[in-house]
Amino acid sequence: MMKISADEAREQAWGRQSQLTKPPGSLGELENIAVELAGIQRTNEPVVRPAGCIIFAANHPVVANCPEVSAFPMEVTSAMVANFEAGGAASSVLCAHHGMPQVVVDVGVSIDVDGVGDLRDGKAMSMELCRQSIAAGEAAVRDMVAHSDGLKLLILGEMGIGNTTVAAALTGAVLGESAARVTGRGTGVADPSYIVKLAAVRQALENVDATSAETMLASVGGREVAAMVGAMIAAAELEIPVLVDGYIVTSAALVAVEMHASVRDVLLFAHQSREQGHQLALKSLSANALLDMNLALGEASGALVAYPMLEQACILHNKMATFEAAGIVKE
Ligand SMILES: O=C(O)c1ccc[n+]([C@@H]2O[C@H](COP(=O)([O-])O)[C@@H](O)[C@H]2O)c1
Ligand SMILES: Cc1cc2nc[nH]c2cc1C
Repeated sequence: MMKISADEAREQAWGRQSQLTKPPGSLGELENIAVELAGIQRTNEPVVRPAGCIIFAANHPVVANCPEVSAFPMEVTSAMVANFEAGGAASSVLCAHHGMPQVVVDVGVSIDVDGVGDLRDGKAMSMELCRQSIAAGEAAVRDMVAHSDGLKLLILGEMGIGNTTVAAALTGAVLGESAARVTGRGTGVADPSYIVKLAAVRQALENVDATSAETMLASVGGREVAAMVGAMIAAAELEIPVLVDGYIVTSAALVAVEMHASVRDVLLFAHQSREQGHQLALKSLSANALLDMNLALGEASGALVAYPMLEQACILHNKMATFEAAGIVKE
C-alpha cells in the first residue's frame, strides 16, 4: 500500500469521514480513532488486524524486601506466566477470542533478591540491566513483526507483583508529584500495608536519580517497565500504533516519551485504571482514555477490552457508504 505523509493521511481521513452517510461528528470518538490510526499508519485505509499482544513479566526486589507493598507474594508472577501459557488468564482468554497472538516475555521473573537494593534506595536496576531490558523490549517487537503478516497494532501488557509501586515511583518522579497523589491500592492492599507502600514510594522519590528519564527508569523502575519503554520506541520507529493498557504501561509511556518525544505519536490509551496516579499520568500525556470501567488487572486486559472499538472504528471508516455512493442528497 502506498504510504503518504501523516498529515496528508489525517487530512484525507477527515475528508472521508465527512463524506460518510452520517451527520458530521456523529460517530464521535470512533472518528478520532480512525483518523489517528490513519495518521500513524500513513494511509487513508487504517486497519488493526493483524494485531499482537506482548506481556512483559518480571519481579521486583522491593517485594522481597518489603512484602507489604502488594497484597500478593512474588511467586504469583511466575504462576501467572504459566497461566498465560495455559490460556487461563483474563488476557489470554481475550487474545484467543480476538484471534490474536499473545507472547509472554520473561525479562526477570526469577531474580536474585538476597542483599539486592531496591527502588526505595534508588537502586532498582543498574544502568546496564536497565538498558538490557529496554533492548529486550525492542527485540520482542521486532520479533513479533518478523513473525506476523505485517503487524498493524501492538498491544502491550505486563505481569509483575509489586509493579504498581514501581509505576507510582516512576510517575511521581517523571511528573514531580507526591507519593500520596500517585500511590494506589494495586492488587488491593489494606490500610496498614498501604501506609507502608506509601512510605516506600516516598522514599523512592527522595532517592531517585532524576538526571534523565533513563536514570529515573533505572533507579526506581523495573525490568518489565524498561522492556515496555523499548517496545514503544521500536513501535514508533516502525510506525506501528500501540494500544496502552493501565497504570504500569502508562508509566512506561511517560518514560518513553521523555526519551523520544515521537513515541507519543503512536500511542492510543485504552482505559483509565482504578489506580489514582493513572489519571495524572494520562493528563500529562494529553491522553483521552477510551474506557473507564474501574479495571485494575493489568496484563493488557483493558487494552484487549478496548480493541474491538479500534477494529470497529476502522471498518466503519473503510466500509461505510459515502453520501454520493448511496445517492443521498445532503442539502
Ligand atoms: O494496570 C493497572 O492499572 C493495574 C492496576 C493494579 C494492578 N495491576 C496488576 O497487578 C500487579 C501489580 O499489583 P501490586 O499490588 O502487586 O503492585 C501487576 O501484575 C499488574 O499487572 C495492574
Ligand atoms: C492473580 C493475579 C493476576 C494478575 N494479572 C496481572 N496482575 C495480576 C496479579 C494477580 C495477583
